[in-house]
Amino acid sequence: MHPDSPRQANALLYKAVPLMRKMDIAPTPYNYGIWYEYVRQTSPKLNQLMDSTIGRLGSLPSFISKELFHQFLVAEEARYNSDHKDRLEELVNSVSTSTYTMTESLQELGSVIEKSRRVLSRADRQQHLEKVVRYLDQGTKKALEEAEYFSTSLHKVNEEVLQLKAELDEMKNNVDLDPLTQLLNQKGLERQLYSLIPSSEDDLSLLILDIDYLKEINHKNGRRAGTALICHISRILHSKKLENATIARLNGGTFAIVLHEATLDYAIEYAEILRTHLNKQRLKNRSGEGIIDKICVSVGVATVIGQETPANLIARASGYLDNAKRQGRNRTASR
Ligand SMILES: Nc1nc2c(ncn2[C@@H]2O[C@H](COP(=O)(O)OP(=O)(O)OP(=O)(O)O)[C@@H](O)[C@H]2O)c(=O)[nH]1
Repeated sequence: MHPDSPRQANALLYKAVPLMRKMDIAPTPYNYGIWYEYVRQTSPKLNQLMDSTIGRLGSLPSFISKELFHQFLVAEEARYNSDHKDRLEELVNSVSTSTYTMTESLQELGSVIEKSRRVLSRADRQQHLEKVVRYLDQGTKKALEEAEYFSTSLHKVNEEVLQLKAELDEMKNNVDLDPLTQLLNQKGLERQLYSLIPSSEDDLSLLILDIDYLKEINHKNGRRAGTALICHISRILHSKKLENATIARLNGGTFAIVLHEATLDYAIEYAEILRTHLNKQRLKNRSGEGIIDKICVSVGVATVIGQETPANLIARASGYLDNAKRQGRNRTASR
């Protein structure tokens, strides 16, 4: 949905609301959204579907407007979240209902206790005591049943909440991952840097490493070979990974490595170890023939300065990488 100016939005609502009234459409957010789009006439398909439904059924039932709302007005990513939101709302409603029932049952038990106290205060016969025992027996049994029911439903809600949490965590992880290498992507890297920079004391270093002449490699050996090279390098970087280091693939043949507690000198030394190790590696095809006999990469290294932003740190390391490329490639630069 594109934002309209307040004046345009008002004008559209003036058109939409009388139509909704005429057709006895409930004033829900889904209905407002759908009818707003209807009078806005930006999606002929939506108008056609609404017209044909009204033609057949005489109105637009809520469950259909909800479906149309998701189909036409909500982006796929947002829809995913709204599904989770719907489930959470259901859970909250269910907890609220059982809490209400439990509260009522505790109040009933409270009045049973009150009644028992009153009878006991003037009890002078066996009969009175038996009466109190009966009250307490019935009252506590009922409260116990309700408590058991409450506890079971709370367990169910808790299971559902854990399931939702796992789904949300997985979604978040997938958003941060590069599908080709399963390393972090640029967004994941930035997220990591945001959490690490505040606690680093000028000893967080970033390496940006880029395959040299990947375009030419693609051209000469086919794009598949180029992609196999990207995957091969990602495995090598993983096998040479330092403890606590984070590896990401930013795009094409560009990787990033975050080194914790690494001074600039240490990070440069590590970059050179990686680069010379890669120089000794080959890429072979399935039948064992060499496609690339020497893997060459250029590396830019930067160490965080003060409370530098992640974007700034990445930009500095990328600038040094450009210097390494300009100086002839297959080298490391840190200035
Ligand atoms: N095989 C393959 N190629 C990719 C992939 N993603 C991007 N590329 C290509 O990788 C190439 C990267 O080229 P550049 O980084 O601009 O330049 P380069 O040829 O590597 O040269 P230098 O970096 O200057 O040494 C582009 O042609 C992209 O189309 C991928 O997943 N697989």
